[in-house]
Amino acid sequence: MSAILETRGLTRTFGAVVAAKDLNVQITQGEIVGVIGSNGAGKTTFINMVTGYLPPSSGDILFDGKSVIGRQPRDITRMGMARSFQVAQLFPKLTVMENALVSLVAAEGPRPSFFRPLDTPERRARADAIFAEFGVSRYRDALVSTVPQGARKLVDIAMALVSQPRMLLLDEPTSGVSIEEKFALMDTVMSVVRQHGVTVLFVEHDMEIVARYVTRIMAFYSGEIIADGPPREVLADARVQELVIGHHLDLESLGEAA
Ligand SMILES: Nc1ncnc2c1ncn2[C@@H]1O[C@H](COP(=O)(O)OP(=O)(O)OP(=O)(O)O)[C@@H](O)[C@H]1O
Repeated sequence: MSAILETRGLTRTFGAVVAAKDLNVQITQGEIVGVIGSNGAGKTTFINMVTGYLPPSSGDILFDGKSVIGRQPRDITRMGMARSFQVAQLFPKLTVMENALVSLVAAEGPRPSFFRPLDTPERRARADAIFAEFGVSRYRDALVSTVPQGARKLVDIAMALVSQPRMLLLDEPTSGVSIEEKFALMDTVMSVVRQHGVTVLFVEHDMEIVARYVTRIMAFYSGEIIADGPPREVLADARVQELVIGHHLDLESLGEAA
């Protein structure tokens, strides 16, 4: 199967620091990939390059076979790659529905006008369908700033999916979520993305979440990927335990890996 995302020799330096070193990655449609690594390992640099926020020093990035080098983040979004990061830029003084309409128009292309209004029954229906899948319909007319913390995460991720991207990048989806709520949140998110066949790449520090929900782990250390494969294999790797996790990991205590 051909890769939905591929990087070839992807490299980024900041002065003497090599934040990404010759990264050659292939991700296939439908994979759920966890990106792990200690602070400064290069996870954000990788995600920023892939989504167009940071130009690489060298190398190529292909999304669906097309190079995204030199494209603006919004163009890459329109190609079908959504990022949860963008939802941090939601308008707090607009309602959840209004934000969804803006997200949809932004993903579609040219700005709305008198002849091309933002608020259409088709867009509302699309937004309502995704709110229902995430169980957040009751917040559709609430201002984003008033949505309770737990539901806000779901609203954020629903918003990234409203434009029906083929790939979704999430930055620590469970950060700030209570231990009691984190599995319920991930169960909902993963059930929706699987139903839509969306490929997911997410940065996560919580090994319980990684072990339970991903089909593949890429472990970063010092700008390189030191292990890449099925969760159990990568988490059992001695270098990963030493350099990424920082201690011996009892795999049994993490529960069933995907
Ligand atoms: N804008 C920048 N200017 C200079 N150095 C940078 C910049 N961005 C990242 N770096 C350096 O590149 C390396 C990789 O950083 P990056 O933020 O990608 O790591 P990370 O794995 O995302 O870490 P964290 O988990 O702390 O977010 C680090 O040494 C960092 O200091």
